[in-house]
Amino acid sequence: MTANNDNTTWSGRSVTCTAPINIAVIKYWGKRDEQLILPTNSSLSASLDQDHLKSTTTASISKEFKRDRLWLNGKEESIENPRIQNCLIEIRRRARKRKHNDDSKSEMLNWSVHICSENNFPTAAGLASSAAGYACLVYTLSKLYDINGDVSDIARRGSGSACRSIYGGFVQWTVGEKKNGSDSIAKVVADVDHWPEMRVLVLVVSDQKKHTSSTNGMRNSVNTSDFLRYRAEHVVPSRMEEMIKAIEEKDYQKFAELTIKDSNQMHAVCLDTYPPISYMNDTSRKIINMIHAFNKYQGELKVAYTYDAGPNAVLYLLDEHVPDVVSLINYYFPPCDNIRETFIRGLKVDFKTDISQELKDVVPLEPSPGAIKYVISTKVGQGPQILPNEASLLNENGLPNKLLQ
Ligand SMILES: Nc1ncnc2c1ncn2[C@@H]1O[C@H](COP(=O)(O)OP(=O)(O)OP(=O)(O)O)[C@@H](O)[C@H]1O
Ligand SMILES: C[C@@](O)(CCOP(=O)(O)OP(=O)(O)O)CC(=O)O
Repeated sequence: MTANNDNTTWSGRSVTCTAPINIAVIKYWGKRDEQLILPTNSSLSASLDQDHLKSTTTASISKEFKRDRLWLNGKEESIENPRIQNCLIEIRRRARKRKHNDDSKSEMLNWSVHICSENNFPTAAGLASSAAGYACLVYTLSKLYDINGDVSDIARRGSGSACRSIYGGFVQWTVGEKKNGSDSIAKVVADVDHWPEMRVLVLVVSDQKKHTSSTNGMRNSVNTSDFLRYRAEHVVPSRMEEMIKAIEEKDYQKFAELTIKDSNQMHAVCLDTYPPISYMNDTSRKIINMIHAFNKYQGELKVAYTYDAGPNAVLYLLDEHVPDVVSLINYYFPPCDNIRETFIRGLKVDFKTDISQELKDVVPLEPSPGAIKYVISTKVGQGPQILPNEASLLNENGLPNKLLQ
C-alpha cells in the first residue's frame, strides 16, 4: 500500500490515531447489562494529557489482506477477543448503514482489517489501559470507515470506562434508561481549557497486573453487595449533579471532597463484596493518611486522591500546590538511589526533598523508601487525535513496524 494524502490507495486505506486514559472522580463500578456494558450508575472522569499516557492505534484495510488481524504491544493477539469483536461488528454495521455513493468505498467494507496498537505505559496494571485502548480502537476504526457522530457507545462495548476517553476535558458517562443502551453515552461536561490550573499526579505504587480484573470484581460486587445498590440509587445521582456544578464553578473544595468520598465509597463497595476485594495495599493507605494530615495542616483541601482497581493513587490538585505536594511525596516516599533522576516524570521545576518540622509533627508516618516506583505529573488533556501517515504502526504490507520476539 502506498498511501496518498487522504490515506487512500488503489488497494487500501490506513488511519492512525491516539487516545487518552481517563481517571474517574465519580466511579463506574457495576453493570446492569454485561453484554452491552451498561452501568448501574453514571460516572465522571477527566481525560489526561497524552504526553505520558496514551494508546496509539493504526487500522488498515486492503484487498490483499486475507483475514482480520490484531497486534497489541508488539505481539499478535487473537482478534476473536469478544470485546474487540463487539466493537468491530458494530463499527462495520454502522459503516454499512451509511449510504455510499462511491462504489469503491462500499467495496472496502468487505476487506479484512489489520489493527496494530501500543500503549506508552504498562498494560492491565490499573492505569486505565483498556479505556485508552478501546477508545483508540473505536475512534481509529470510525475514521477509517468514515463514520460521523458520537461513537462513545461503541467504545463502551469494548470497556465501559473507554466511552469517556472518546472526548477530552471532563466527561460524564450517563447511566441511561434504555434497554439497548443508546442513551448510555459519554458527554463533555467541560472542555480541556475550562480549568487550566488543574493538575494530576499519578503515583505508581505497582505496575504489575492486578489480581482481580475490574470486570470480575464489579461482577462479584453486583451479585453480592447491597451497598452497591444503595450507592447507585441514593448516592451517585445527587453526587453527579454536585460534581458537575463544582467543575462548572471551578470550586476546588467541593471537587476534592467529592472525589475523595467517591473513591472511598467505591472501595467500600469492594470490601462489602463477598468474598471481599481489596485493591489498595499498605502504601495506598499511607498515601491516604498523608494527604488527610496535609490537608488538615493546610486548613483546607489542597489535594484530592482517587484509586481505581489497583494500589496506584491519582492526585487531583491545583498547579500552585504541586511543589509542596511533590516535596511531601519525596520526603515520605523517597526513591531508591538508582531512579532518583526519573522518579518525578513530566515536571520541569525543581522541588524540595524535605518538609518543615511542623508538618512532620502532624503527619503520622515514617518515610517508606522505594514504596512509590515513580510519579507522573500531568494535566487534563484532549480527546483522541488523528496522526499523519508517517506515524503508522503498520508498514506497506500491513505488518507491524516493530514486533517483539
Ligand atoms: N491499546 C490497546 N488496544 C486494544 N486493547 C487494549 C489496549 N490496551 C489494553 N487493551 C485491553 O485491555 C486489557 C487490560 O484491561 P484491564 O481492565 O485489565 O486493565 P487496565 O485498563 O489497565 O485497568 P483498569 O481498567 O482497572 O484501570 C488488555 O488485556 C487488552 O485486552
Ligand atoms: C475502577 C474503574 O476504573 C472501573 C473501570 O472499569 P472498566 O471500564 O475497566 O471495566 P469493564 O467495563 O468491565 O471493562 C472506575 C472508573 O474508571 O470509573
